[in-house]
Amino acid sequence: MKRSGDSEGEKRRKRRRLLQELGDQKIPFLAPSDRGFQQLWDTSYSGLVLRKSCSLPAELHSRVQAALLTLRRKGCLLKDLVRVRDRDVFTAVSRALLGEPGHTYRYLDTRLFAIPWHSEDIDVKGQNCCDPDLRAACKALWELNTFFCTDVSQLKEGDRLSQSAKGEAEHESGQGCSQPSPPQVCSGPVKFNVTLLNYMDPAAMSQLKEEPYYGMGKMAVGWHHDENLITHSPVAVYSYSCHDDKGESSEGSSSDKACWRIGLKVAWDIHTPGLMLPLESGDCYYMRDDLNSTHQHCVLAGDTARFSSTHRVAECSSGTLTYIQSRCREALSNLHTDPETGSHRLVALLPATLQDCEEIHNEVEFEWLRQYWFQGQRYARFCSWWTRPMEQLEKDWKLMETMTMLFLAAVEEEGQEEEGRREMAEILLSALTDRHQQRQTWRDRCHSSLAQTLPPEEAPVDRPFWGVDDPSMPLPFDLADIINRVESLLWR
Ligand SMILES: O=C(O)CCC(=O)C(=O)O
Ligand SMILES: [Fe+2]
Repeated sequence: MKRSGDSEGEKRRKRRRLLQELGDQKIPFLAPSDRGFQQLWDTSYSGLVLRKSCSLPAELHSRVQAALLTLRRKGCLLKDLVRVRDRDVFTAVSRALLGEPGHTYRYLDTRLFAIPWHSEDIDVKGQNCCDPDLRAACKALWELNTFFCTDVSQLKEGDRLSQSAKGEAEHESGQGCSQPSPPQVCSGPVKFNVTLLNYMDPAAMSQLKEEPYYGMGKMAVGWHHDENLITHSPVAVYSYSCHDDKGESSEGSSSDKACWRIGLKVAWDIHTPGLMLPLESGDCYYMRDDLNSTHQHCVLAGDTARFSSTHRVAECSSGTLTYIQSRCREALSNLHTDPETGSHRLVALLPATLQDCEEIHNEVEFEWLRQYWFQGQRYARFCSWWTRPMEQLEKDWKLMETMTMLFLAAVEEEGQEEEGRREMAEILLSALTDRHQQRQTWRDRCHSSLAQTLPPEEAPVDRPFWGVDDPSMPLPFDLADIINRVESLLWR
């Protein structure tokens, strides 16, 4: 599967080398009460911006917070069964993706399908994919998204200093909001297209990992870069610490409760001190410029339950419903259906065309259908937006099974010119081998021991799946025999 940057093996080696160099020592980190905190921020973490709670409109806070509580009450926030270094693990935080209709966000070999923002009024489009409460909640997060788009786009160098930390730096350097602003660093208006929501109640967690390098405390989310973003695009985060879902308020006695913090570090660097930024409920922070790629961040758990809404510019060139639908159209344009008899034939047998079709077949099966069903009924339960499109993609995919069958028949046909046949057989073999392996991987993921622990409505579904003698399917699910047949053609 696709991965960017260093390979896992390289990362492991790098990590081991750094840990060796470090021995038992911890790397220092600075928090706001430490001397030099502001200077460290300005020199080594300048892409980080804190927006204190008071700089957002009060009613936006209350709508967003109500929305997050609604999503929790409805059970929309779920742990993801992701893959880390070829192993299945549940995320410690519960999550949901909201965003532009038809958008998806891929992280840790998992494609999340966005519940649409529902930004328009219900009557306008007659949307009835989910109930009014959920729709209102989605809309509130869309409003927050709009606020962030504007705010991050307008943020100028000058503001950056005045917004950061408690304002000490402001007094020292004499900079305030009225200062003329140097040119904007961020190019063009920012359009966040998804938000990944996170929720965790530390009281419900049996054990959280200790932050290993700096000794920053318990982590809710370990050190990472955010994946699958447009290069150098910003990330905006809203942080809401609340009471747990049993209604035990923490607000009164907040002084003796540990607060939530984020940790930042320069990637692969054990010499620059880390930065720890405490967040009060309603505070927001932005990671701008290349901060996400040059630095890693983690989330350090406080004592109370907490939500965050993390707004991103997801790299969606192959991640939207419109994209995959047009890919399917491209593949299916090579299939001719006789209007009288309903029988099928391939339009062209050009190797490049066949290869495209088989690649699209694998893409729709593994990046869309299996990703979707692996996450069980969780999408359809809250909002039916994806139900129809997924049915249609499955129909298209099934026609592609027919196309593969016709392709196989053409390759096996006697009296073919030898060179042409060989080239076709090689293309088919490589697509089928890939398909066979990926089907196995998804079967394993669906039947893993962790998957078994999920309640039926969240349990992974291995779909599409069909039995050996399903008359409606043109090819078997298990491709081992066919792969052998094509291989033996190549050996002749
Ligand atoms: O909760 C936060 O503040 C950030 C969470 C985060 O890093 C993520 O979801 O990628
Ligand atoms: Fe992150």
